[in-house]
Amino acid sequence: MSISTNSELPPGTMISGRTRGQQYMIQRVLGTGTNGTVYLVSALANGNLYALKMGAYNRTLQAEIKLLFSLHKHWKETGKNQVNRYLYDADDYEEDGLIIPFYVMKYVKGQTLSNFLRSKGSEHIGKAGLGVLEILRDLHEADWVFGDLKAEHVIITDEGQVELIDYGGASQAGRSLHQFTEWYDRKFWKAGSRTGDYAYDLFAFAVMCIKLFNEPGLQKVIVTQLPQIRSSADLVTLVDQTPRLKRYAPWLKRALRGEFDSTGEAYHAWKAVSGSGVLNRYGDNGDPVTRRLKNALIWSIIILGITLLIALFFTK
Ligand SMILES: Nc1ncnc2c1ncn2[C@@H]1O[C@H](COP(=O)(O)OP(=O)(O)OP(=O)(O)O)[C@@H](O)[C@H]1O
Repeated sequence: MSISTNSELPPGTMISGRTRGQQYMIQRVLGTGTNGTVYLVSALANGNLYALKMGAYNRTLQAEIKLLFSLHKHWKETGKNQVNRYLYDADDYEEDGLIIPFYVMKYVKGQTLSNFLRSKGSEHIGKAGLGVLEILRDLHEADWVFGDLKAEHVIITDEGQVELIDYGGASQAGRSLHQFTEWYDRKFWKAGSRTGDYAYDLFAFAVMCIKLFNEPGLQKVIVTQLPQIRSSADLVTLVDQTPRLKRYAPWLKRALRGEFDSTGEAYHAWKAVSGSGVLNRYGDNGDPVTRRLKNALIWSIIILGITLLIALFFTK
């Protein structure tokens, strides 16, 4: 029997996979989405932290697991470095005679893109955006589409790395997208179909930028514009009305009009316009080793200065 589980499991609950035998201890709830609840868990096998998603409805979570398996298989076959990026385990466990499916993925610790920009400054959209486009480029080159791109699914980790979460909306190129968010959806803006292609994600990326910097404007268009005449031209107008997007306006318009030939091209165009590299692995402050060396150098100079002053004082 398979089921739906609606109540959250308390910290300390042990989850034992029936088929693969892995065991996880629940630490806390990370969040709840349409298809289930995501828990922070520690794996008994290695003590590492993971995010474990448990299905609210068996069928939808199974579809998500199937999709992730296929993406995982693809990464493994192509030797892409994302192989460990996401899926760690998938299984089900039994509780009170009920079979509950789950899958375990990389725990992405950090802040959402909106919070990151709020705390670091809006100009960081250049580097963060490039990080997102780099992931999209890899996915698209592998013939996959992310599908449900939005700022909430972009996490900037504590180390300054860009990660996407919720691959549940991913789909092979050419297939119909099954999970999307209205505002970001190309079809909602009558700018194309819901069949997955690279341009679908680039369109969503552009809407994400508009929403990040002009959410009231976007909301106004959605509320006041009649659905029959709503179009991507409304989004183009919004780009022009958003001063903080000025630098990116030509790029965003191309993405909204589906004018990029590939995500590789879009990536290079963004890189040129933002004048930035990807957020490096250790954020803006450089890697920890460089940071420590810099600090050591500064302290050495200070100590040397103080020593010289003392020496000067006593030689007088
Ligand atoms: N790999 C992860 N690492 C850390 N936190 C995660 C991870 N995956 C999901 N979360 C957290 O759990 C929440 C729920 O995720 P989930 O993917 O189920 O749904 P969602 O993306 O929020 O919503 P929906 O699926 O309805 O669009 C997320 O908002 C996020 O805060």
